[in-house]
Amino acid sequence: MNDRGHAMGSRLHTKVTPDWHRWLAEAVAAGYAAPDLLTTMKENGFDERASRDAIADALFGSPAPPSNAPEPSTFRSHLRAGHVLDAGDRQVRVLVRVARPTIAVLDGVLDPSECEALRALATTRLARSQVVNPGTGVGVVQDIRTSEGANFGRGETPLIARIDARAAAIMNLDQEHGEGLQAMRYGPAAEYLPHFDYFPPDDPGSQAHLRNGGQRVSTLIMYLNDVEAGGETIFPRIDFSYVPRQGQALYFEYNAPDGSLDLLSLHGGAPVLSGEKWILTKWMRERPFPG
Ligand SMILES: O=C(O)CCC(=O)C(=O)O
Ligand SMILES: [Fe+2]
Repeated sequence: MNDRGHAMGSRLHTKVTPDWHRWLAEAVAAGYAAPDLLTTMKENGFDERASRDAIADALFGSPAPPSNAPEPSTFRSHLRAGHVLDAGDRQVRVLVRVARPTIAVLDGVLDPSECEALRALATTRLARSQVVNPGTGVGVVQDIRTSEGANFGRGETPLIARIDARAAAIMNLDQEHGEGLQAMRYGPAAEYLPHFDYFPPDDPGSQAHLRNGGQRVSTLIMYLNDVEAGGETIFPRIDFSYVPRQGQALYFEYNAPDGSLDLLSLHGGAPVLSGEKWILTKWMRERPFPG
């Protein structure tokens, strides 16, 4: 099979065809080891990740039948590779990555003194958090979100400007793609039920947002304190739960590999069981916009 489909300079194959799955199964039965199989697949133009997945399936059984779905589109995550991300004025460590939806847990995003200053700043303008009414696009107070929030214009204070710039560097988009930072405080029992951060494309209320800056593409939730109990950020469809830790951040995106909005990005804030929870959130849009 060494002459199959390896066109120099073209994109690597990310879809392993049924005949290659059969070839892998036979090679495993004949006693070939994983490193040799990987070499052969790479020589034949297969992407490293797709090859490793297919070899694991041949060795240990496939968790799902090989799919006939089309090859992933050219969609690429904005999140950079590597264990350390350049956030402009500091380096941020990646603690955890999840492939689908794209999630990263980041350490060292904010200093304790910055968290304290941001909480103090937000306290001066806390109001009951709103969610966007799907019919009108106007913010309304609703029970799915029982936190209190404070919005900041881009660059509103020197501290806010510094965090705007840091968030944009982490999220790998210009600051002009960013909505103003939003601080939120959850008291005991407060929660944010599971939701999507993107604007539902078919809701009439989304249209004004979509015209101004386009769809949201990514979220950076920065944690301004440790929570005594509860208050995890949860992704129920992938059984993922993040425990708030002061100075850390949770980054995620809402595009599936085929470029569609990813239903697996459903997430929420679990009820605070004890103490308070403070977060600061940055949302990024597809296009630059006035803010
Ligand atoms: O409170 C959390 O952990 C989640 C917040 C959130 O999902 C949001 O603000 O959009
Ligand atoms: Fe959210």
